[in-house]
Amino acid sequence: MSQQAKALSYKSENVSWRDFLELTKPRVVALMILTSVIGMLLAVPDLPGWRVLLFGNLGIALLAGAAAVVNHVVDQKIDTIMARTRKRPVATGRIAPVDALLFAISLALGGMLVLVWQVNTLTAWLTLASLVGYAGVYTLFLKRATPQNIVIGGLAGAMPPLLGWTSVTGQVDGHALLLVLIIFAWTPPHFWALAIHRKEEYAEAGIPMLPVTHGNRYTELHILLYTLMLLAVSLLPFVTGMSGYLYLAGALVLGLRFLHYAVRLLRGDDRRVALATFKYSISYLMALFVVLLVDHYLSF
Ligand code: HEM
Ligand SMILES: CC(C)=CCC/C(C)=C/CC/C(C)=C/COP(=O)(O)OP(=O)(O)O
Repeated sequence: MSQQAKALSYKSENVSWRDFLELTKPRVVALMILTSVIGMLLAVPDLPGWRVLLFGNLGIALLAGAAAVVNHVVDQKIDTIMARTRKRPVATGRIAPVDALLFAISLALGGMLVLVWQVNTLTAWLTLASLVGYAGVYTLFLKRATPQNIVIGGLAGAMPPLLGWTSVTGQVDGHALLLVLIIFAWTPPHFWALAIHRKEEYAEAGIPMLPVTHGNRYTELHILLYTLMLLAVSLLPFVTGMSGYLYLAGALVLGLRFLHYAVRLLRGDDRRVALATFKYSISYLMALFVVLLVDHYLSF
């Protein structure tokens, strides 16, 4: 059977558990869970209880994974066009869309049950809203509608530190919103760097990503502006007294390095620098949250 015919088939074929795991975008969800764990640990002076750490993160991971599975189903057609996504389990037809949807529903139901019964309803509803924001608003609508798709859609992906925080305290806190704001400002440089590297594929798939609609230079300028905003926003935990000097030093070093990438990108318009910037964005976010945590326990 041709790959296109297989992709339209209603039966999963030669499927392994690894394909189902791939549908959940495990590495993306892992970084989200790092931010939600740290949101939980920052919410209280000591340690939160093991129950909330275990069930809060489990529930958030299950719902984020479910959102990612829906993304594979909705994007089945465009995923077959782009080289980066062509081998995905739904795009190749190894997993039939109906099976993927049943998987997504099971994950989402499991996640909601865990959050409602073991954590709190505020966290359950906020996490469900994030799922709808990414799988429904971003994937179904914004992605194909506007080059600002990832700016607006980025809010869903930025929610995990708040979800971690509300899991522990049961209420929305200004400090948790600062962490959301950091990821919100980080998302455009994170994604647009990759979009420059993969511009031709997005153009072929007819997806209006910023480099496709407005060109590389315009995108690079916006990466630089968002990186400057990210640097400013990343200092707010120090400015508001939430974090200390250790965090300030870490945020400055990490942020200035990000800025260096953004300037190099604008100067050189080089695909390899774009890919390096994308990769650095991931290390940046991971390191920034680890520094927040270390500062929380060793603050001076
Ligand atoms: C709307 C918001 C976002 C968009 C459009 C976006 C887009 C992307 C894309 C297209 C990739 C490449 C995936 C691949 O290689 O197949 C990627 C990778 C990645 N993203 Fe994002 N991202 C967003 C938000 C986030 C958030 C909030 C996080 C975590 C907090 C995150 C963490 C990652 C990680 C860890 C990878 C590397 C995955 C891997 O190595 O397989 N992203 N992102
Ligand atoms: C409940 C909760 C916290 C939900 C968050 C959901 C989630 C997994 C967001 C991931 C963000 C992401 C990888 C976007 C890329 O999508 P894309 O379709 O543009 O990229 P692709 O082409 O690689 O699929």
